[in-house]
Formats: sequence, structure tokens, C-alpha cells
Amino acid sequence: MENQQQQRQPSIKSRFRRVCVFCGSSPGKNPNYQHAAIHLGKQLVERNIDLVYGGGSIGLMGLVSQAVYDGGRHVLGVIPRTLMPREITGETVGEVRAVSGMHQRKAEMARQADAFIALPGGYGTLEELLEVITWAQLGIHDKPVLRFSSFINAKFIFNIAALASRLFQSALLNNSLIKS
Ligand SMILES: CC(C)=CCNc1ncnc2c1ncn2[C@@H]1O[C@H](COP(=O)(O)O)[C@@H](O)[C@H]1O
Repeated sequence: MENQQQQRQPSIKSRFRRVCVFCGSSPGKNPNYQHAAIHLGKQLVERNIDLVYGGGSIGLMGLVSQAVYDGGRHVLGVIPRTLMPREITGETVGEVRAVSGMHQRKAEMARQADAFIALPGGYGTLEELLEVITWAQLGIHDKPVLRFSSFINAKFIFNIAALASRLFQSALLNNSLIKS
């Protein structure tokens, strides 16, 4: 893995060392979301940025973490002990940090990250994203939160609710969620 890292010269320098990615534990029906997760992972690698995320190999979480791991960057999965069994979250790549619960997980992910990025996801993603935005508003941290253009609007709320309830309709989605 070290070799891969040595051979790959980063083309873009970033001031961020480790970014936290929030994203769906399911892949969604729109393949653009899966492409976006892999693309984001590769972009982090290109910029020499490590990943912290919720652990596990399921859904978009699995795709982004695998892409970062395959590119030779460090992957830290922070996962509550209750979610650790493989049948729940799948095989985790990289380093796994077990924590006592969901609150501890969010606090640890936030502590480890220099910035946050949210990809499409369900209720969990929305909850994590809104929390770090709220913490920024309150001055608890001053780390950048990357919101995709029109990411949070009525349509987004509807879309994630639909995804979570497995009524995901790709026709309802638009590319503004994964561009810019
Ligand atoms: C028991 C069960 C259904 C587990 C699913 N397996 C999971 N394993 C790890 N993290 C998860 C899981 N489900 C949700 N999360 C957390 O919630 C976010 C995704 O939730 P969602 O799919 O958007 O809503 C992730 O960023 C992760 O931090």
C-alpha cells in the first residue's frame, strides 16, 4: 500500500489532511450516486487526503472508503460496538475505531476531520450533516462543510425520505446533488 502511495504523485495540494464523508448506507438506485462516491474517493486520494467515515462496506459508504483505501490513503472507520458485527455493516477497510454509541461516533468523526463532505444518503446522512452545520453555526467548530448546490431543500428532504423508505425514484433526482 505504501508503494502505491509513493508511486502516485498528488497533482493537487490540499490544506486538508483528513476529511469526514457522510453518505448513504445503501447505494441508492441512481448509479450517478455510486459514481459520485467512487469519484469523491479518488479525488481525496489525488489530493493526499485521508478519510474518516462511519465504518463498514455497505452502500455508498463502502464505495467511497474502498476507493480511498485502494488509492493508498488512510481510512478510519468509527463505528459503535453494536454495529460492528460483519452481517450489519460488512467488512471494513483500513483502521476501525470502536466507540460506545452513535453520539460518540459523531463526536469522534468530527474531532478527526478537518472538513466534512456529504454525499446523498438517507436519514442518517441528513442527521450527521445537519449536526455539523448546526455545530458550525454555534461556533463549536469552524471546519468547512461542503454542501452541494441545492443539497438541502424540499426536494432533497423528499428524496432522502424516499430513499430511506425504499421508494427511491431516480426520475425525481437531479444531477445538482452530485455536481459542483
Ligand atoms: C442496523 C443497520 C440498519 C445498520 C446499517 N449499517 C450501518 N453501518 C454503519 N453506519 C451506518 C449504518 N447505517 C447508517 N449508518 C450511519 O448513518 C449514515 C448513513 O445513514 P443513511 O443510510 O444515510 O440513513 C452513515 O454516515 C453512518 O454513519
